[in-house]
Amino acid sequence: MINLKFKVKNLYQNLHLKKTLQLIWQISPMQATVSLLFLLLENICWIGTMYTLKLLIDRLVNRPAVNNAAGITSAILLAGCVAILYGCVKSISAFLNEKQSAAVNNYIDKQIHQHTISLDYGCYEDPAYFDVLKRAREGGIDRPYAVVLSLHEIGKNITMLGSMGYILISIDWILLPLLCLFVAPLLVVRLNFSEKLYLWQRKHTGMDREASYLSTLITGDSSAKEIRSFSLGQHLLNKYCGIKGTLLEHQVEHSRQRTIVELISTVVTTVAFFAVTAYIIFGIMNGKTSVGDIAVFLVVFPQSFSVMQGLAGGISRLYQNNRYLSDVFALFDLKPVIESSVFTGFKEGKESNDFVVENLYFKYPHASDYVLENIHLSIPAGQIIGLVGLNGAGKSTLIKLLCRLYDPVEGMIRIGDKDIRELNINEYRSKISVVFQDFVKYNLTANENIRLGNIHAPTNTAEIKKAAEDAGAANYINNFPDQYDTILGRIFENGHEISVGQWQKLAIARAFYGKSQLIILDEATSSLDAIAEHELFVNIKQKLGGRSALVISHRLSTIQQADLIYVMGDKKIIEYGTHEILLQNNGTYAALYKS
Ligand SMILES: Nc1ncnc2c1ncn2[C@@H]1O[C@H](COP(=O)(O)OP(=O)(O)OP(=O)(O)O)[C@@H](O)[C@H]1O
Repeated sequence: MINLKFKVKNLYQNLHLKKTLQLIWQISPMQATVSLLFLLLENICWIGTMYTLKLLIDRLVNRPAVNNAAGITSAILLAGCVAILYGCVKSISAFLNEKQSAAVNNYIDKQIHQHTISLDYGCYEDPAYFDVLKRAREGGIDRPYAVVLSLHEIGKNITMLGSMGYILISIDWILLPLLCLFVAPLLVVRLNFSEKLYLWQRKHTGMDREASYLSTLITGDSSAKEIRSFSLGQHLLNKYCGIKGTLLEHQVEHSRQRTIVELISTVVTTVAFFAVTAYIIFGIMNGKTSVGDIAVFLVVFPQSFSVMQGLAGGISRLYQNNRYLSDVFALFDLKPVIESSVFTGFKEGKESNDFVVENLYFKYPHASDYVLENIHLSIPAGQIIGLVGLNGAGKSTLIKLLCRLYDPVEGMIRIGDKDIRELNINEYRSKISVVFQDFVKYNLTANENIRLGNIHAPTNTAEIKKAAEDAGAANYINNFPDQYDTILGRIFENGHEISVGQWQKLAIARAFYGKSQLIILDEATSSLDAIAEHELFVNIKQKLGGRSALVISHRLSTIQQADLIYVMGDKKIIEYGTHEILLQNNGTYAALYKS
């Protein structure tokens, strides 16, 4: 009983019925209303078929057919018509359910994608987020509408039980409460195991993700080369099978336990059922119950027993679907920390376009140590600034802060006098174009690959071609039969794969295209050959067209012509100056240059 109480409490706490129904209503009030009306109509028709059948039997019992042919014919016709109506309504209702279910699933899928876009980049460096996302994506498939179907199933079973209950009570009032009592253990068992299965799956999301990751490695195109070169296939497959095997073992154990408990409760329930049957038969022997009653009892009681079981199944499915749906709501409850300010009044030209980093400290969420300390750096408008330093010094982290993927723990980044946190985040981000170390190779046309650099403006083919020229990508694009309309990469049919350096040129073209004020190149020329790199930096100021640039590179030849070079040591800026001054200083920069 304590356990049951606990489950009932849990059942209530874990239900998100209101939220789910609101969501379904919100998607299409019209569709929801029509579906609901048909569900109701289906139930009414079902009752109608039962009633017309009863009417027919009553006419048969009360007056033999020979004396009442017209009455019986009309009863048969009525029963037939209602049965046809019931069949039609049922089919239309199933179609509407399917239609609405598809619409709901589509909507949830879109919402999940929409919501993930709105979340901070920081989420993508947190494994817990990937667990939430995986569960939400799984919970979003079929679950929302399954809740509605479970409600329908429950409603229908209650209606049926209502009609059967009336007959049972007329035989003996104790039958209905007894029936509820028999099914209660089954319901508790099912709810209990639904919860256990859900918690088990939740606990193993990490393992599941690891298996998916290994599967992607084994079957994916980006890892195919290395896996073959190092003969890693079997090793990864063993790891994959190990995890899958453990998951399967746990799953089978869960099914085994559930089957045992379900078996016991079925035996107990069936024994109880026969005990009641015996009670009724003894009633006949004692003259308390009529033979008619036992006949009705033997027909209705087993049927109502299976309806009760259906009800228990419906309730446990409702609970289970709701439980999985809670993961979708858990994702929707995640909110971005880097809020977009309402301030959109930044006027270009009226204020300084210098980017200034001031007294900045930063540590990653959940990390205890700072990775950036006391950073001061200035990127005056129109100038090229170099940033160099050893691996792990914090250069890419500083770029993430400049792109406002994170906010500083202390200090600030400002444009002119304005702290960037006061600016609308999208407006601010449009001022920066960046080529990350791990830039994206979009398997789209060459044209689109560049256009993505300024997707909100109308396409300007001349500027796309100019950006490609400036980045050194135009030559190879012009050699393709479809030129800028050529699909790049090997994922899609007719795609042309290009070299890593050529992908990098395309990413630079993407950064050049558009109207940003600052272009950030984080190791953006690492795969370019020496000639291509030289050509890129010849007349770079002209190519930038008055924009500023922050260039990070381990190749100091790239950095030399920067107006100012900052050198990062462990977490800090340790020196800055022009190439010549830094060489004269004979510090870290000089050591890096000479090495
Ligand atoms: N998401 C993260 N969470 C916690 N620590 C991180 C994260 N990303 C980077 N770090 C840590 O921050 C420090 C700086 O890393 P960062 O990538 O900024 O260095 P870098 O100067 O760009 O190095 P490289 O020249 O190798 O690209 C490193 O110690 C790294 O371990």
